[in-house]
Amino acid sequence: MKALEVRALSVRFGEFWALEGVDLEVPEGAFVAIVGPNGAGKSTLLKALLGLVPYQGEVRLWGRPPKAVDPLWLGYVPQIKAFDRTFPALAIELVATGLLRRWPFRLPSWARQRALEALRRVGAEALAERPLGRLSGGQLQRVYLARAFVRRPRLLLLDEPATGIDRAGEVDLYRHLEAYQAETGATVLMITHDWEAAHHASHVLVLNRRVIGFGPPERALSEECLRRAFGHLGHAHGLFVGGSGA
Ligand SMILES: Nc1ncnc2c1ncn2[C@@H]1O[C@H](COP(=O)(O)OP(=O)(O)OP(=O)(O)O)[C@@H](O)[C@H]1O
Repeated sequence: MKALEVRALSVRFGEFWALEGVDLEVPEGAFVAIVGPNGAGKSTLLKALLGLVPYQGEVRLWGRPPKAVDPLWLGYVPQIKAFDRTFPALAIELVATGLLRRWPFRLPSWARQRALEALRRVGAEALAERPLGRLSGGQLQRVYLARAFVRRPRLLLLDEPATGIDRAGEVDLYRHLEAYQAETGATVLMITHDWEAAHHASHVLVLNRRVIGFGPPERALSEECLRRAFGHLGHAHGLFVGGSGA
C-alpha cells in the first residue's frame, strides 16, 4: 500500500514557485531521506503534505486527502528555530501536547506514562520535569522528537531532526527511528543535510524545486543527480555513492 501519493504538486509564494510539478509515491514502511540545497523546497514539501501551506495538485495519504486523515496518525517535527523560553512549562507537558493537542493544566496519568515512554525513546527521560527555559538547543530538539513519537504516528515527517543534537545522540536517534519502524511499520520522511545518514534510508528524494531523483540511495545519490541538484559538489565531493568517501 502507498502511504503517500503526490501528483503535480506545486507551491507558490507570490511570484515565486517553491515547488513545481512534484510527483512522488512512497510505499508504507519506507524511510525516505530528503536532500537538496538550501531553499530547494524541502520544508515546503512537508508543510504541503500536512496542509500547512496552500498547494496545487493532489496529495493522498493512504489514499485519502490529508484533511480526511486522523491527525494522530501524523507526527511532525518542524525545523526549530525560535522558541519563547520564558514560557512556563515543563518538557513533559510539551510532549503531552502531541497527544492532547492543548496545554495540559493537569496531566492525566495515562498521558504522563505515554509522554515518559516517548521521552525514553529519544534518551531524554531525565529531562521530563525540566522547565523548557532550562533546556539546551539539542535537548529541546529531543523533546520535540518525543512530542512526535508520543502519538505513535503511522507517518513521521521530520525536518532536520538531528540539528543541534550531538553525534552520539544522532546515532541514537537513527537507532530509535529504526526500532520504531520495525515495531510499528510506520513510514518516515526525513529532511537531512547529512548525506551519510541518507545512505541508510530505504529511499532518497533529491529535490530542487522539482524531483531530481528518487529511489534507492545508490541510484538517487549518484554523482549526476547530486550535481544536478547542487550544481557543484564542492567539499562534499566523494560522499556520493561510488565516491571515495562513501
Ligand atoms: N512563507 C513563505 N513566504 C515566502 N517564501 C517562502 C515561504 N516559505 C518558504 N519560502 C521560500 O520558498 C523557498 C523554499 O523554502 P524551504 O524552506 O522549503 O527550503 P528548504 O529546502 O527547506 O531550505 P533549507 O535547507 O534552507 O531549510 C525558499 O526560497 C524560501 O525563501
